[in-house]
Amino acid sequence: MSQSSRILVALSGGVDSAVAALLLKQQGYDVSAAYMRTWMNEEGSDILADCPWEEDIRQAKAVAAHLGIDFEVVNLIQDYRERVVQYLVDGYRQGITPNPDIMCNREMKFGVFRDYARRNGFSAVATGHYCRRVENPDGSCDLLAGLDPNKDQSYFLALVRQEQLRDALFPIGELLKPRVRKIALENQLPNAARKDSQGICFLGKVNINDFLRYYIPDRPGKIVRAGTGEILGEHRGLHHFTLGQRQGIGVPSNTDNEHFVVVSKDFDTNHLVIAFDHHDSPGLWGQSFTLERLSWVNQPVDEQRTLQARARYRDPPVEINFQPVENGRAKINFCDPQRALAVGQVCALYDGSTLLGGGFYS
Ligand SMILES: Nc1ncnc2c1ncn2[C@@H]1O[C@H](COP(=O)(O)OP(=O)(O)OP(=O)(O)O)[C@@H](O)[C@H]1O
Repeated sequence: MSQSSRILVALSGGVDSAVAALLLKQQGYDVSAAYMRTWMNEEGSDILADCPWEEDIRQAKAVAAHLGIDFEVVNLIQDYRERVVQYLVDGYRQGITPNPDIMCNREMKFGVFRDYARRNGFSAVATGHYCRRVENPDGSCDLLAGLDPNKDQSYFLALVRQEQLRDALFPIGELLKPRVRKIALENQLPNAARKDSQGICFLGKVNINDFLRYYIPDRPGKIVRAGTGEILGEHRGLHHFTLGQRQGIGVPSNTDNEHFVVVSKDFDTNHLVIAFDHHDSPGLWGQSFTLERLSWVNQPVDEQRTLQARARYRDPPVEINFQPVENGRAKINFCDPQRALAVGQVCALYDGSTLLGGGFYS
C-alpha cells in the first residue's frame, strides 16, 4: 500500500482505533474515519438502555477533530439487522449458541463497511484490532496473532477471508496495550483515559437475556436431572441456556460444593438437562468434535495435520489432530478433554501464531 493511499479507519470511540488512526496519519497516509451505526435506537431502546452509542459517536468525532481528519457516521442498521441480528435470532431459535462478534467482523467490519469504503474510493479499511497482517512473496496475506498476548483478537477474525484481508490494516497489532494507552496520552487524544469496556453497541455489549426476551418468545419446559430424568424445576425456554452454564438455572444443589450445570438441551421434549458439574458428567466434556462450514484465511488445510486450536476466545491455543472430511467439515481431536464446547461456537485454527481459519462446532 503506497503512502498516498486513502485509508478509512473504523473509529469506535475507543482508544485502540483512535491510536490506529493516529499511527496511520503519522505514517503519512491519507486518513479518514467512520463510525458504524448498527442499532436502531427506537427498535432497541429497551435492550440498549445502557448502551453508550451516542457517547461513542461524540468521542469518535472528537478524536477525528483532534487528528484533523474527516469523520462520518455510516448507517449500517439494515445490514446489521439482516446479517447479524437475524443470524443470532435464527441460531438461538434452533437452540445453538451463535457467535455475534465473529460474524460482525466478517459480515460488517470487513463486509459491508469494507464495501462502503471501496465504493467511496478508499484503498483499505483499518481497525484497532490486536492482530497482525503480513504480505507473502506470492502476494497473498496471512493473519498473525497480536503481539500482546492479553489482548490478541485474532480469534474474532477466524472467519475472515483472503480478499477481505488484502485491503485491511491493523496498525496497533505489533503493540502492547499499555503502549497504546501511552501513545494516546502523549498525543493528547481526547479519549485517552476512556475505559476499555466502553465501545460499540454490537451485541457483545448488550445483555443477551434482554435481547432474547425482545426477539424470541419464552417457551417454558421442565428442568430434568441427567440419568434419572427427575424433574427439578421449570425453565423459560431452552434458548436462554447454553451447554456448561451454571448461572441462572434456578435449581439449588442443596449439597455443599456441588453446582448444577447444563449438560444438554432436549428439543423433542423441551427439557433442559442438568447434572452436577463433574469431569464425568455426561455430555459436558469432550475430546473429539466435528467442525463444519470451515473458512480459511489463506490456503485451506486439506490433509490430516497437527494444528493448534483456540477452542474459544479466552482459551490458550492447544494442539489438535485435524482431519478434513467431505463438505467443508473436519474431525478434530484435542489432546485433553475440553469443557462445554457448544454447537454454533467457533474453533479458531492456528499454525503457531498464524491464524489459518476456523469452523463451527456441529
Ligand atoms: N461502531 C463502530 N464503528 C466503527 N468502528 C468500530 C465500531 N465498533 C468496532 N469498531 C472497530 O473494530 C475494532 C475492534 O472492535 P472492539 O469492539 O473489539 O473494540 P476495542 O478492541 O475495544 O477497540 P476500540 O478501543 O477501538 O473500541 C475497533 O478498534 C474499531 O476499529
